[in-house]
Amino acid sequence: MSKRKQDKNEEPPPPRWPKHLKYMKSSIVAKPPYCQGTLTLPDSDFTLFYGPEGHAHRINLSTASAEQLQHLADTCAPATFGVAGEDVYDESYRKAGKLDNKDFSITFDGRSSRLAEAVRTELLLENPMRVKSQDLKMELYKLNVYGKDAFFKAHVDTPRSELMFGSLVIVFPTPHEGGALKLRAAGRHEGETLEWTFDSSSLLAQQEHPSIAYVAFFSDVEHEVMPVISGHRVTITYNLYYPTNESAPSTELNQISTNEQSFQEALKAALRDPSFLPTGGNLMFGLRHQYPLATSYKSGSKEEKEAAKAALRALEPRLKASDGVILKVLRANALDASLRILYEARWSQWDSHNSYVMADRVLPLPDAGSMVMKGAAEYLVAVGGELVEDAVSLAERLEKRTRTYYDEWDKATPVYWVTDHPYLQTGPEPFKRTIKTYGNEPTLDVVYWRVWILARVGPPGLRAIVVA
Ligand SMILES: O=C(O)CCC(=O)C(=O)O
Ligand SMILES: [Fe+2]
Repeated sequence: MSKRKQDKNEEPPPPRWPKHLKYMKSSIVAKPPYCQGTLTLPDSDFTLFYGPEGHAHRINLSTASAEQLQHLADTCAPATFGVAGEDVYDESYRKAGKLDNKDFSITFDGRSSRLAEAVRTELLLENPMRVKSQDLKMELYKLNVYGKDAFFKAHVDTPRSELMFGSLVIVFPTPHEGGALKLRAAGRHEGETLEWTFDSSSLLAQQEHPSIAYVAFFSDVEHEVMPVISGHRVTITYNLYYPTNESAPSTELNQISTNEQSFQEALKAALRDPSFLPTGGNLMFGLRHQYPLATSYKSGSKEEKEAAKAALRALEPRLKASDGVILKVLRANALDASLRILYEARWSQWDSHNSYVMADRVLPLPDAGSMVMKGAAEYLVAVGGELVEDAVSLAERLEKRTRTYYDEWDKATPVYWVTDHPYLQTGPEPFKRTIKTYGNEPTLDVVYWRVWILARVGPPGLRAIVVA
């Protein structure tokens, strides 16, 4: 402790990055955000019908000749993709053919197979909402043909509703080389990217009996189809949705994720330690996945405000993978934990300080054409946001302060960033990505948002803050 602080008889500032926060962070291990495999099918599951009325064609996707596949490719329309709500055709971004689900019919049915069970156990095991595989909604979306040199550059899949969580791609055993699917997610360390590969052509080449290869992933995860080198890569895609209601509990099986156990231990150890947040504090957990929510609200009415709050709360049972575990464990320890959206904003255009405004809902934003006489941060606070600031740097700054006037951001609510500290991200990129609008088709209503969990922790003895 410095001499000056002792003289002033102040409490020492909390240590930079207290060790409990570090343990908590490292106790949550993100599993790969996808699952993959192959499935052997009877010959009768490979029949595809396609083409215009009166001229429909029928082919078997496990035995089709190169000529038949070329005919299928020629029947497809060029595949478009969505950019900021517009449907765009751009061969430098996506080169592939597509048939909408009304233009083809296939005897294979992804819903009646064991794939739903694979999706449930691999992707939804940590989900707070109980979902039985038979209650999952799998919606056949499209057929795609990737011929030679076809590809689809890095993108995330357009959320079709707030209930959509993933995408399932089936690759048929038509001869092709290349066309592997790459999936990418941010790693634990600054600037680190994790990458996984679903190499369907080599998986299918290893099969003795007619099979499909499948991959299912959370649709907010970035993915890219690498160029096809030869042949035709034929796929169908399903959109995966949660059911609207929780499934009835299973009496036999209660699976506990390994993350739940380790995060529970790290959190309990922190809460038991009287030196951890001796006067209480706010913990912020940046979530790994992004979640579909409405873009913004317009009128600012009371009803709209309640609807926006309810929409964010409705995400709670749908938090993906380890995100769900964090909320579950915080609440199991009786902490007041709830979801937050975070906005990055400045007080004025001359300001070099980035402020963060937290909200319990998507805030109403002004129309592009309307004039706002406030700075962005002030506006967000006026419409219901709460200014937040890293607890450690706020304490340090206030301590060093010699002048008597305070900047606006000195009045911020102090928070400890446990995972995903917004300042530690590389540059403005993560916040540019708050709203991701490009995907495989445009939608204007629902976009991906980054979401945080705010947990209010009381002082030792009163850790659980009871909220009315
Ligand atoms: O074909 C694949 O493996 C993925 C296709 C895809 O990402 C899409 O259609 O959005
Ligand atoms: Fe995609």
